[in-house]
Amino acid sequence: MPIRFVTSNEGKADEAREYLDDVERVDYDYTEVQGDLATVAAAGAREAFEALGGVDPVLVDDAGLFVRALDGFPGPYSSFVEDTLGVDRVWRLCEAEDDRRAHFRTVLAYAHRPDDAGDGGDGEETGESDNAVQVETFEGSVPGTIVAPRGDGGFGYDPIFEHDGTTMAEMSTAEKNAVSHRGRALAKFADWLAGEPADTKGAK
Ligand SMILES: O=P(O)(O)OP(=O)(O)OP(=O)(O)OC[C@H]1O[C@@H](n2cnc3c(O)ncnc32)[C@H](O)[C@@H]1O
Repeated sequence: MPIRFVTSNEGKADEAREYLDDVERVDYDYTEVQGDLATVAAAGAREAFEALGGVDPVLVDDAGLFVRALDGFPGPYSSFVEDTLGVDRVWRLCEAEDDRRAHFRTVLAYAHRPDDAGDGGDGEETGESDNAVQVETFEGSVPGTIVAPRGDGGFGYDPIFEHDGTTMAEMSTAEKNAVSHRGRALAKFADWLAGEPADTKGAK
């Protein structure tokens, strides 16, 4: 059974394919509720699961860039800020700061039916009855520094996010996954799936 990764972002799906055998990217515009990344991802996964038929499992990823000197900005507004200000202007906002430390964080939320459920991931399980939808969450975070844009790979804020001297846009997908927020969350998710019944879905 494929995992339907509900995202408009091809880059996220490519990163997930390094951990999971059968990922199908699906466009579905779930409601972005107010709240932290886990709240947004869990509500989005639950909504998308029902809207897409309520049978096959659904994965949602909500990520954000948190800049220490900007009190965590853009954080949950990272997507809006990339679309409006753009990545170069986020760099320029940080340029004058002495402390340009930041971190990237993501929460994966996986919505499924309990008869293919194991123990929770990080891991919220919110089933109310035996066949209610359950949502597991898996979090990953990576520290870094905001720098002038470098590199052509990756997506989003990757050109201005440096980790250990290399921006994420200068890394291959595998190199980014080895250190990134999403790679860490995907590794936890793949481990959790590997403990699942074999026919449910495909961890590598
Ligand atoms: O919500 P979906 O459709 O999955 O796609 P999105 O790209 O809007 O995803 P997010 O809201 O999770 O992302 C918030 C912002 O952070 C950016 N972003 C997410 N993950 C990133 C990563 O690994 N590297 C760089 N930027 C990233 C992304 O481009 C957005 O501008």
